[in-house]
Amino acid sequence: MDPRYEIQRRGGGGGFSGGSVGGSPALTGAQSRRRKMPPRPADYKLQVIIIGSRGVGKTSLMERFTDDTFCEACKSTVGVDFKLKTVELRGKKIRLQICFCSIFGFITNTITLPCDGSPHLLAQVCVAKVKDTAGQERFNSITSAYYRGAKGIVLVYDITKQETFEDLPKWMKMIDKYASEDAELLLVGNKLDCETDRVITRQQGERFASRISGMRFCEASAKDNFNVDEIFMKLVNDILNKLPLEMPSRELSNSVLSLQPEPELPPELPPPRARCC
Ligand SMILES: Nc1nc2c(ncn2[C@@H]2O[C@H](COP(=O)(O)OP(=O)(O)OP(=O)(O)O)[C@@H](O)[C@H]2O)c(=O)[nH]1
Repeated sequence: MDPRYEIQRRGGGGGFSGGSVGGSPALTGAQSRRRKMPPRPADYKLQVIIIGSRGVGKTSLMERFTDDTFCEACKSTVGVDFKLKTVELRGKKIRLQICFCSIFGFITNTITLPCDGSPHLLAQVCVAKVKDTAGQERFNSITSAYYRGAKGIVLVYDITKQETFEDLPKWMKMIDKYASEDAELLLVGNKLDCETDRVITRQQGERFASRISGMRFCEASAKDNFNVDEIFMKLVNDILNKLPLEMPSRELSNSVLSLQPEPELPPELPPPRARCC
């Protein structure tokens, strides 16, 4: 189900189902007390994005984490979508908006990304594909909005597919260009359950991550539910470590296309780090 509809339902006034307010039966004392107690609001609302080439398991990792489901033969998604999940960590309630975009994955499989990761060329290809004259502008603004608001970025490759590993520098160029310098980065080698088909060693993944300042690395399996919660909890933990203690909760939009950039972080945070790959 589209999470936006879930939000609307939840926000729709507390769920008097099956009748008008006037026609509702009288509440018992306990029911009345329950309805007067709104859930504790989230202390933090954070955006995390999942990127990587087509078919690496972005959707699967996200669905495993948010719904504990796995689809063996999922259709490839083309577009931007997101899911919401609330987690508790270090006594804080954190509302996570996990976004995934398959436009980029879709394109990397059909063309070679330009060496400077230029979204303009990508946009032209996108425009040519969808025959949409306003497409390039929209594509650029979607691209930057998608990266800009992210406090954490999960970059995924498939340990059984060489080309998804070779695409990593191109994804890093997109991160360098569009993401906040303070975004936490985590490289994930997915499909660990396919050990017999492995073509990328763990050491190769580790080595790639070690060349990027602050990037963490792990291997996971969305299918076997191995390391999936850990990916997101680790990322959230690292993000929390960087946030000022009393940072107020901010409202996230219910629509990915209207994602707003987060305000600049206060100056007492560590200076941006240089990244290279
Ligand atoms: N064996 C195995 N298969 C996986 C795993 N994760 C995903 N898959 C499979 O890989 C295929 C692609 O998974 P998706 O989650 O759709 O990948 P994606 O990166 O979102 O793909 P796009 O939407 O095309 O960009 C699907 O058939 C999944 O069932 C995993 O951990 N192990």
